[in-house]
Amino acid sequence: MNPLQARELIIDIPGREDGKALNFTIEPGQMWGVLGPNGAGKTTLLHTLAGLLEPRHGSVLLGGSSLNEIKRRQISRQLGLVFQERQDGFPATVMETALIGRHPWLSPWQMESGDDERFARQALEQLDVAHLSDRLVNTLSGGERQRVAIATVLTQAPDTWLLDEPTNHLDLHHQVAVLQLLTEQARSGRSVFMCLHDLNLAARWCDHLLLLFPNGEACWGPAKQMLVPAALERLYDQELLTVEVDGAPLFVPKKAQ
Ligand SMILES: Nc1ncnc2c1ncn2[C@@H]1O[C@H](COP(=O)(O)OP(=O)(O)OP(=O)(O)O)[C@@H](O)[C@H]1O
Repeated sequence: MNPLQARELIIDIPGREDGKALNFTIEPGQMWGVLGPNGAGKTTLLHTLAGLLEPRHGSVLLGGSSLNEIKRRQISRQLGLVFQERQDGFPATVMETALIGRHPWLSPWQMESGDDERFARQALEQLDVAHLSDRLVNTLSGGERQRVAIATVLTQAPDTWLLDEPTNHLDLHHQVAVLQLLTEQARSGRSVFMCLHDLNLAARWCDHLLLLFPNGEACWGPAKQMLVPAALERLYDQELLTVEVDGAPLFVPKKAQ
């Protein structure tokens, strides 16, 4: 697998100081969480890592080569992106949407084969949306749509998953199911890099964390080293109580008196 790397990377947020250059490698088997308040730049970072936005400085490398030097088709076989917001502009069924994940693997005019359909069906089953295969995506609930988006990337089978708030719209059972699925992806030698708003889900599931501050400051490393209450309080500008449950820290916001 070709690991994704940020090298001296400054993401381009209009009007913001450069802040700290990002230098990290998302190694096979790792599960990263990106934490930060609204507007800190999490989505901008994810889109920059996917090659959809140009960095202000530095570069994003895939297997040691800059993304700019790699054909989009090659990139799409290696990187999968689950967006935070989706525009379902034209009517497509759930199955048609999941099959889009096979496009990087087909030649331009090649039709999907039975194997592709099997692959898509398995992904829809894993995300518990196979029963919706014939429904139009724009008729689904927010959580169902989110699971179809994740199934589409599962169908794509990238080495590196980039996800923007993958637990958005999901009920507790499906949040856990999705994080479990991503854990299995990482255990099988792929890598996961996701923005999360839920600090406790990140503390429980991620082995690496990147904290992104609104002024461009950042720190990253193994989750245990990053889960320092004082740093998290500064990150969110919110006082926290820390308790330990099941051998892991649990952070609870302090109520104003
Ligand atoms: N095209 C643009 N023009 C001007 N400012 C922009 C543009 N795109 C993003 N921004 C700003 O860049 C900052 C970072 O946005 P981004 O969506 O990356 O934040 P985020 O950390 O993902 O936030 P959230 O938690 O709310 O999803 C925000 O202040 C946003 O308003």
